[in-house]
Amino acid sequence: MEESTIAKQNKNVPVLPWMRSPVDVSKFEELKMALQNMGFKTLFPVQLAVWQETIGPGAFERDLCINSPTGSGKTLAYALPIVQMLSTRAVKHLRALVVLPTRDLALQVKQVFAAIAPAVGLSVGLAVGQSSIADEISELIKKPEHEAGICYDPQDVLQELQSSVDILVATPGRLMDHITTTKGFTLEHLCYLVVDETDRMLREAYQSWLPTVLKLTRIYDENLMPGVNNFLPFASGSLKTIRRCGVERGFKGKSYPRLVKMVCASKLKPLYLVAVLQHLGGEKCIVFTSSVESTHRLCTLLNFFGDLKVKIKEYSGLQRQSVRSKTLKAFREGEIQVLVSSDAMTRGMDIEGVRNIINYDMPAYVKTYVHRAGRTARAGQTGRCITLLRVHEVKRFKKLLQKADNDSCPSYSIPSSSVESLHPFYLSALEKLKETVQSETSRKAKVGPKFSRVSKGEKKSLEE
Ligand SMILES: Nc1ncnc2c1ncn2[C@@H]1O[C@H](COP(=O)(O)OP(=O)(O)OP(=O)(O)O)[C@@H](O)[C@H]1O
Repeated sequence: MEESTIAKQNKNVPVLPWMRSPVDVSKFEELKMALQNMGFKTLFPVQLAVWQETIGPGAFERDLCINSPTGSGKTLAYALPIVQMLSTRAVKHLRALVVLPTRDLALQVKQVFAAIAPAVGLSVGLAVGQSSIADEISELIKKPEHEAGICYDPQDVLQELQSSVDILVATPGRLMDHITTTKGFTLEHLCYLVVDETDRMLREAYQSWLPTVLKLTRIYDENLMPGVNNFLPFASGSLKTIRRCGVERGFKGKSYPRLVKMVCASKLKPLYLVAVLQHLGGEKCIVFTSSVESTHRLCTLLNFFGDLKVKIKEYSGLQRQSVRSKTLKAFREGEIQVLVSSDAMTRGMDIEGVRNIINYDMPAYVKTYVHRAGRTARAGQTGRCITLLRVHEVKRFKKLLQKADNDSCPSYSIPSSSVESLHPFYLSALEKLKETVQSETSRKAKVGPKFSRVSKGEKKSLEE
């Protein structure tokens, strides 16, 4: 074979090891169309593996713990078998519960279920506190239709309340609200429980939601109530996925294409960041900082730089949900090119086309590094992860990389002329930032201690 042909073929080989053996999904008739509508022609390895353990020979005989690299398709890995199994159900009951730590992640997972479940006649609900509890209840619980004017025993009415959804995606807080107060909300028919982002879910107690759910499902299991879970042979086995935040494997001994470090003087960090952003020429980026306060400060500063030819927005837990959703939509659609965020908000977030991750603040732990880096190069796409380091951080960063099976990574060089030319803009942006911070601080002082989280952070040096 000619060298050029071989080179061409090699170019087509997927970079990531887990993508090298795709599976033809045409045999899964029921969901085939839905998957094709999503533009998916093959299953990813983790999806095939879970399918084998559930619908395939494994036949849901045991609980599952799924651990695979970020961006490898874990959501669909559990969504597909659940939807496939429930597709034969006759009566609508809440049979699958997926719990995630944040509202944004829950919305994302709900979208995946919503893309495939209707194809087999299933409905998906969301309990995340996005709307009022009354609105949520009316979405989740179907009231009996009684003739007007006839009086019924409340107990009968209660028994007639039924779930409007087969699958519920929830955050722990709202789930607990429904468990404790919503009439007609029951877990007695639950067959599948997915604990997504498990390490985080188990580290934080979240009102003891897990013991509560397990206790409630066990009560019904133990009592073997007639009619409960009896439509499927595997009904008592719940499905759990555990996302351990371990190190991405599979790159040992090979160059790691997505890793770039950059060293700069600490006071000039924002300058270097701007130079990098300009260098990336409008490619979609997420810039990670260490806290909501520095997210706010950095984003404000960047926007004072004048015309950077990229739209930069903050994405933070201090913002209202509606603001965050709007920002995320604009980022997905490419109207915003740079999102500045801290870790809590973006974990597990799936946004197509993020080409670059920039660690403005170095991550403290390797797992944080992996989660951040995992926002790019998803589903076999390419991407890079750039870390801005102060000189004294280099040694620690190298150690952190070794924990991720990486011995080295290239330095990213920016011509000094591009950094120097930005200096005057930086000085004037800093001045404007100081004024903004001062006016924000005095405004918040008038409002009261509610905003103490922001003002505390703002006491830090602005140039930091
Ligand atoms: N079979 C498939 N074919 C093509 N693309 C897919 C397939 N399955 C999933 N994807 C895409 O891959 C991306 C990553 O999927 P997903 O968010 O489920 O990854 P993940 O493993 O949960 O990542 P993380 O650990 O970071 O949460 C998504 O954009 C999804 O649409």
